[in-house]
Amino acid sequence: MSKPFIEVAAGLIMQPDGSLLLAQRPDDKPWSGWWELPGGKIEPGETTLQALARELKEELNIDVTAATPWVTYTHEYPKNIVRLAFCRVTGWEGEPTGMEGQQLSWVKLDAPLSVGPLLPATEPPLRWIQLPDHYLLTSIGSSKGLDSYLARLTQALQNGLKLVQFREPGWEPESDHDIHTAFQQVLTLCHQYSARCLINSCHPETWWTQADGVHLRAADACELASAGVAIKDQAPGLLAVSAHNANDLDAARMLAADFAVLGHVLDTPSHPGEPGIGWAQFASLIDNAGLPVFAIGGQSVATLETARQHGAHGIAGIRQLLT
Ligand SMILES: Nc1nc2c([nH]c(=O)n2[C@H]2C[C@H](O)[C@@H](COP(=O)(O)OP(=O)(O)OP(=O)(O)O)O2)c(=O)[nH]1
Repeated sequence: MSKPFIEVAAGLIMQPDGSLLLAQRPDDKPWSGWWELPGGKIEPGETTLQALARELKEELNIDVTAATPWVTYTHEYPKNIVRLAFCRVTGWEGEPTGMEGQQLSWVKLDAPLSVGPLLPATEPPLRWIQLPDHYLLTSIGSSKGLDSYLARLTQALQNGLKLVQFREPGWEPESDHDIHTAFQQVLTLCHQYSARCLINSCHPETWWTQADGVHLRAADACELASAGVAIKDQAPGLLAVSAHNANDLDAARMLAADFAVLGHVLDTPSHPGEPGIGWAQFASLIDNAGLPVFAIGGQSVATLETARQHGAHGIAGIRQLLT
């Protein structure tokens, strides 16, 4: 007999200092005593955000004033399959109160287990939410442009940039030594500002372990996923995947990537004559991605809010994020 399938909305309610609200499951429910994100089952006819607002009123007596969809993630438990629509809650009125007698706790994301065991499906979002919301891809082009690029990158790092991808497929044909030196300089600079630098899979595999993770091109991700390669065990650090369609997102999920980058969403100078997929298509594609997704293509600080309203974790880009 097939297992029951339930759909749940759960909220990541965060304070400005980064602490997150967890609730302990009450005695009368399965998994009682385990900790979870506040929320509950989506009732027929409700949207995710409506269900979330109702559950948070019932469970915590707060009124949600601002929330956006985020990652939807499916987990199979021994007795059922749960599809969790995690949402970010950025505005609410009232003081969260355990209306069902449940314990509440504001936890630091680097030590969520200080309260006790988390439901298995609650662990991944606590890891994902710590990803920065801006992801810069380099486009230096040649050793000639390196010094001025490093100056602009320094400025962006000083302004708070925390995640960079070294990606130079079009590096002018000079010696490999030049491009490797550029990679090392970018990496060192990122580390000076406690930022992470991933390397694109177009660069030699021998460099991958030097970086803070690998960003796979879509074709590479699909090839590794269909070959069943456990790339995450081989390459330490973060694993990211470029995606253009549902198939690429499936590959990212099969490889247990930490995040994907989907686009291009809006028209962009890097794809002249190729219209973007638009926000509606972006939102529909990531609905079952099961991991955080950055929007790419025509993105800037001005599009971050729109990206979030369509379920993006954050924005990725080459030019406009270099500020
Ligand atoms: N709210 C919430 N549920 C989670 C999380 N992680 C996780 O696996 N779940 C699972 C546990 C349950 O199987 C399901 C939530 O169902 P529930 O029984 O708590 O829902 P509910 O509040 O609507 O309860 P009820 O009306 O049926 O009593 O989702 C999480 O972080 N938050």
